[in-house]
Amino acid sequence: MGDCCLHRYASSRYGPGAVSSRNNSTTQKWTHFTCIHLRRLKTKSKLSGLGGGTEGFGFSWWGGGHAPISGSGSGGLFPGYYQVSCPQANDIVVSVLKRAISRDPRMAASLLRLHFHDCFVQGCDASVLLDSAAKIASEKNAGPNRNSLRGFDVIDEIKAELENACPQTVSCADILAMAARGSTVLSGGPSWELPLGRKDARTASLSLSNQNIPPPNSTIQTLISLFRRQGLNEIDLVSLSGGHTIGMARCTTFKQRLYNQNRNNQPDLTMERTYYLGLKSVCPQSGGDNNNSPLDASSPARFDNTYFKLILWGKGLLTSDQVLFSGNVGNTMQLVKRYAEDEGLFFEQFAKSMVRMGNIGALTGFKGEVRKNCRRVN
Ligand code: HEM
Ligand SMILES: [Ca+2]
Ligand SMILES: [Ca+2]
Repeated sequence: MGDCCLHRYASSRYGPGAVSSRNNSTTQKWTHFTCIHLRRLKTKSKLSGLGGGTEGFGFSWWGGGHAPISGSGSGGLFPGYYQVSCPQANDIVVSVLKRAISRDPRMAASLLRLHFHDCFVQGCDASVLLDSAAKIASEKNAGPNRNSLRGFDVIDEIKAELENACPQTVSCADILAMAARGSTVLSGGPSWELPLGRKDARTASLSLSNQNIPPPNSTIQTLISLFRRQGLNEIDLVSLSGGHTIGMARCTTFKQRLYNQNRNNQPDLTMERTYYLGLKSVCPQSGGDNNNSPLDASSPARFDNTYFKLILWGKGLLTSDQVLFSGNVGNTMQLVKRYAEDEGLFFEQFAKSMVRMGNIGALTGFKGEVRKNCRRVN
């Protein structure tokens, strides 16, 4: 069955070079949800991650046992955090995700990205979810986020169900982390044991959003240094960029490559020619800024390693994708090749790096709060 989804993409208008709707926020049908359903039946090992079956090992309230409370590299987070207080938390997250992704298959990608944009600003503390208020300049208005981030309604939906089941227990920051994992698994990607117990921030930082989130035209040096600033290395950079195996980007994020890459009115010559021509029809020199193109033109809704294969062929969509291969700094080129050759290796490293990213700046213990509504502080 593996290729029922691939088959559909190839024959759909989201195939290579395809343009999609101008609207970044409405539903876009990439594939039929049965693909995901079938895949889940087939790959049993992935079910454990989704169902939370393995979570809770090593958990202990009393700190006896072997609970990885400190010194675990997870900054005080641990997988069994909700095992007693809300054992169904992850099941609720996943059930809302299934509904949301079947309505709009792109939602998996949007939710994965939301966690990234949260973690790179003040850490993974759900700062990205706060609306503007008296003391809050919402991160939603920052350059990398405005007219771009999606999925806030789905997070609200998850939060509402969790508040019903376990009032004031599950933080919005943990919801983002669980939604990112669930979205990965439901798209055919790896699962991982997810450390939990993050608290939600009472502040947000629009200016740090503008500073910390890498722009799409970044050089390899910029990417490496913005990841390093978060305690992430080149391996994390390359594997996490593999998140671009799903989802879409607007014309405005790659237009420069097509028409004026080096301020000389010439395109980026590392782009494969037919791919380049297809992109030009999606993204004209003037206008069309909100036209979307898949980040992985072969399988935009399937979490696989084709993103890396396409980069080898000069078919990375963003400058930041292509420079991982062409940037000629450090080992990123080698890593792109290895992940293109070995999907298992990519999955394994992506899972590890997601845990590392998910641990950035987590608020634990008495720091922060568990918001009742993810859009505002209590
Ligand atoms: C390495 C630096 C990165 C850069 C420069 C970058 C840049 C971008 C840009 C420009 C877009 C399109 C936004 C738009 O059209 O409005 C995008 C989409 C996306 N990014 Fe990244 N990104 C990076 C890393 C990551 C990471 C680490 C992840 C997650 C692990 C991620 C996941 C995604 C996903 C899933 C989408 C598609 C979202 C959707 O379809 O709604 N990105 N990224
Ligand atoms: Ca944050
Ligand atoms: Ca893909």
